Amino acid sequence: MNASRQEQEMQQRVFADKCQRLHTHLVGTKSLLREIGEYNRSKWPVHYPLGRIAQAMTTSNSSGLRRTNSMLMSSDSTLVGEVGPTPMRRAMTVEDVPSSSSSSDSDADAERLLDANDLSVLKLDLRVSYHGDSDVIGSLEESSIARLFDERLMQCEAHIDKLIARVTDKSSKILVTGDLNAGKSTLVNALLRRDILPFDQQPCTMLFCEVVDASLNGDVEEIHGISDISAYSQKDPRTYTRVSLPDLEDVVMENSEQFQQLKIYTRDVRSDGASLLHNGSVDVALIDSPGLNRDSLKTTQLFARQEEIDVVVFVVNAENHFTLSGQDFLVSAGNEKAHIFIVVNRFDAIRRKDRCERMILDQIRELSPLTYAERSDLVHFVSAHEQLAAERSGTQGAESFSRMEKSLRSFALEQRFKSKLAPAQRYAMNVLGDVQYLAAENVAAATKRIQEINALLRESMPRYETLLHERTDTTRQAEAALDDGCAEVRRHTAAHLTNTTRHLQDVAEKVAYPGLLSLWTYAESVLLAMVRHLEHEVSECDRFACFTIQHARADLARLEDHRRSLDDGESKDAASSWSCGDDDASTSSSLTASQLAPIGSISNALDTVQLELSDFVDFDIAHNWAALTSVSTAVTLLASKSMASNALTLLRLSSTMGPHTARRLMVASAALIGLGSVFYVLSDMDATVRRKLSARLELMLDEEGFVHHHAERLTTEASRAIRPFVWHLQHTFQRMVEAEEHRRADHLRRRHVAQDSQIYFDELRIKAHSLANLVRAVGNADAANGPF
Ligand SMILES: Nc1nc2c(ncn2[C@@H]2O[C@H](COP(=O)(O)OP(=O)(O)OP(=O)(O)O)[C@@H](O)[C@H]2O)c(=O)[nH]1
Repeated sequence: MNASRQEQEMQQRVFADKCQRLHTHLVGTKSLLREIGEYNRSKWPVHYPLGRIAQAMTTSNSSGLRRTNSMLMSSDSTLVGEVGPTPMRRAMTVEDVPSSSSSSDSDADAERLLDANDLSVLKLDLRVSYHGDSDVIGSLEESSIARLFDERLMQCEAHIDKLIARVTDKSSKILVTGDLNAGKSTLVNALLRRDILPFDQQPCTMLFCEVVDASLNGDVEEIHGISDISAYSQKDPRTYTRVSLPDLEDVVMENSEQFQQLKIYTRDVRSDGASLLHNGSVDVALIDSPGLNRDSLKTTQLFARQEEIDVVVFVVNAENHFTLSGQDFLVSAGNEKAHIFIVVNRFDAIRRKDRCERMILDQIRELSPLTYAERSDLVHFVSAHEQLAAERSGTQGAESFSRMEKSLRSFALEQRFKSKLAPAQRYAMNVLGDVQYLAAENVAAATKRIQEINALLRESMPRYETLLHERTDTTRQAEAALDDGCAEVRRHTAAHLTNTTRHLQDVAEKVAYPGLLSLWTYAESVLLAMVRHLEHEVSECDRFACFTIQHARADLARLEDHRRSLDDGESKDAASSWSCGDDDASTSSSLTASQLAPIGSISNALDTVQLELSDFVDFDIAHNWAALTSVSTAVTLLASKSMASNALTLLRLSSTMGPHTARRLMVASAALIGLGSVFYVLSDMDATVRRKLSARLELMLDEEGFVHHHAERLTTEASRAIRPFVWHLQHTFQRMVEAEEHRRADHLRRRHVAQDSQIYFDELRIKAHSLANLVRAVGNADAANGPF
């Protein structure tokens, strides 16, 4: 007895140590998930292998196979068929998919390291996004996947929280379920050695009845009818309705008050060593459930899946074997709990017991291979009815029942790890296995992305260098076209107008002289002709400027064409906006001086020029002297020809005539010369007007800087007309370069993120691997102390 006690204490210590270690590793696993979630949200949307899921769905649809409610359910054989050999081992959970069907994935995506179907816990349920078109999944955005993945991580964290609570929890729950009328209530009563739960030949249990030791209720035997189990507190009477023992049968059979569950606090007078409810180490709860049928199957499956359920006792009616509902339940519960404790009841009613035993075991082998593997401990053929009858009569019960009871105690108590810690360990292993899978996938994805980006950067480098070079070269050429054009306009205008002002008199000479009497009109015509000529010549300069502008624009258009040939479509807007300018350039053949800024008055001074008297009188001494010289010469010549001899004669005569006569002769000669001069001046009046007016205009234009003004005006106009094209060209080139630089910067940023992620996921894989080893070691250490 002492040895057994010591052994029990030893087991308790080992179990406590395991709980502690598993607790630590679960906390570690949870913080790893949190870290991944953070990384997924802020740095790198976790790459999730989608290709095969879409493929599987397409196959599923085309073959007409029905999918189960969840991709995580094991019965999804369509997905299973797609699962190839998995490179990493992992434990099984409810979310595992047994690969029972043949693999035909020879055409598997060679690029994929992994398959989403290889994931268990972190597998995403993408059916919500699936509408019969596999492309929908293919086109799921990275961000949507990341969000779904984030949600999944949070669900896992919440689940781990429950597992942590479970690992530290000292209670253990045993769910008794099975087909209708299999004898579940009778079995619970037999285990308690009391007729507490009602039993009947007809289906009678309508709700879950949890039987616990009265010590948990202040040692008071009570029945609580609970309407909302999540709000239930045994200390708060508002959360339950007390049910009296005599009413229990009605409540269980009718459940007219629609309780969710009954909690039955009962006293087990047996010793710790014999009692299942109070056994010295854990508080056990036995839960009787409604018989399985199509209506209750789902509820019971959900109930059994609760983390608090450590053991599922499946009661089979030896007379009926497994019903379809029972088979369904066993498969799904087997995936959750791995091992199911099976009690084949009503064995007393079987005549050919061997045959029945063989047939039922064959079925178990199919339905729950793990349970079958440990059938000597986990499968029992009993008669609960006989056990109760023996109890009532005070006789010894059947050996088979006490063996079953011992195994159940062993399963629930001595091997608590298997029923209580193993699911948590298995879940953590699966999570960590999935993390390793996804980490490897993401390392591969990051590596691939780095390679792709490197290739892109390499490919785009020559283009970038060309752009830089072309931008400098083209900008220089465009500036040169502008400068040359402006310089040409300035040079031409200055030279042309200077020449024009110097030769205004030539223009005047073309005006017909109507005679002395119309001298004033003549002067006006001369002035007008010169002004018109000036206007004409200014317009000529304008036309030349237009021509030069066209020429420069044509040069720039050629440069723009060249730029567009380098454009890969990123700056089409820019191109289209140039095309407007280009249209201008193309229609520039029709560019006229009127398209330049209006000339206005060609000269301020010309607007106000008036004829003056001085325009008709030449006070120019030099010029007059020359004229007089010419007149005197003419007179001299005249004298020399007609009167020279007479003059000499006069001189000679004066000596003979006397001085008075000679003086009169001299006066006459002078008068003759004066008359000649006046005649000459009057006859040269038109030339005087032309000369005077042209000189005055030239002086006036010089003073007001006529030539400089127009040279500057047209240079400015030319610059104004050409520069926008230069700017446009520079701007579009700049945008092209910036777009390229932006692309390159984006590539570099993405590469940096990918490099960081590559390191992060590689480290994560190692971290998850070591943590998985530690979690596994929790079970391994037990191997020295127990069968697990
Ligand atoms: N012969 C025989 N009859 C049994 C045995 N166990 C239970 N019964 C009878 O089978 C009938 C059903 O028993 P219950 O315990 O009510 O069965 P149950 O599975 O709880 O029924 P539901 O909860 O309604 O599904 C009752 O009449 C029991 O007396 C057994 O071991 N042998």
